[in-house]
Amino acid sequence: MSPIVTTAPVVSLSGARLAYGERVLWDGLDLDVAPGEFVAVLGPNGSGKTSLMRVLLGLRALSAGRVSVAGAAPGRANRRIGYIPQQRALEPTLALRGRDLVGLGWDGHRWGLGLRGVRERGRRVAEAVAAVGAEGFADRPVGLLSGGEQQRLRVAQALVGDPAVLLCDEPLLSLDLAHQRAVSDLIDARRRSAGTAVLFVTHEINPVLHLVDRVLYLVDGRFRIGPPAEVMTSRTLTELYRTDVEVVRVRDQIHVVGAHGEVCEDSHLAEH
Ligand SMILES: Nc1ncnc2c1ncn2[C@@H]1O[C@H](COP(=O)(O)OP(=O)(O)OP(=O)(O)O)[C@@H](O)[C@H]1O
Repeated sequence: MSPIVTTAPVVSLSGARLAYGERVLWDGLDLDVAPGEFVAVLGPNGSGKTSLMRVLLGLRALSAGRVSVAGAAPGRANRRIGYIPQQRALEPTLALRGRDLVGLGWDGHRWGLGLRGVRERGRRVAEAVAAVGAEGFADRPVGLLSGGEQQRLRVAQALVGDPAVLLCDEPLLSLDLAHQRAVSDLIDARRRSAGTAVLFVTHEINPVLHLVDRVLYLVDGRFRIGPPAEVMTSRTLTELYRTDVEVVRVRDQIHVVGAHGEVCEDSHLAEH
């Protein structure tokens, strides 16, 4: 069920346009994300999903329009943002323990130095490590951990500072099914208990479909925003992709069938 919008949006885009030279990724994008809302960002490769995350992080300026995060310009809001980047393996030689990686998400947040601050930091980091079930490997060098173990620590790092908004760029990649479930449950619990808004870039909507309030679906400069039942339909995706697309619902899963009859593994068209 969608949360009722009674408070100011955590993320607000209005008339937003992003272009690289002649190439317009999106234009006229209006999106207000409420506290606790879960927005899935879908679309084929190169449609501008990661670029949207970069705008919200203040790493990229809009070509036109306005954006605010937690009531501030993106760069100023960084302490209110938790970010789980697209998975990249960490250097095997990186001399950083898992626990230290999580601690980086807390540093600069509050309390400063002093015994009280150090204790508070240690407590928060331990809580975040436990929340992702990483106690067993949090004291090992991160570079030697598996991709899934590193990813769980990144989730802990993103959550340790109690962010107002969580930006996730394909956070479930490289996780096995049990840990996909554990990580999505954790994100869900956080938005329910703390009102953290979630923007979740994914190629595969099914693992999070039960959490999704709205979908932002980007295709080749066009986009649609709405609940999954409105956006994930044959009609809407055919309009967006400008080619025949059929959306097939199997039990509680959504599959997208492309113009040539192929059923894509994930919920967007791999080729169109
Ligand atoms: N700094 C840049 N200058 C020019 N073009 C760029 C720049 N950054 C990204 N692009 C282009 O913008 C497009 C969108 O990239 P983006 O990474 O946002 O896509 P995406 O939807 O996240 O794709 P994927 O699903 O493959 O991760 C791509 O074609 C990319 O090559």
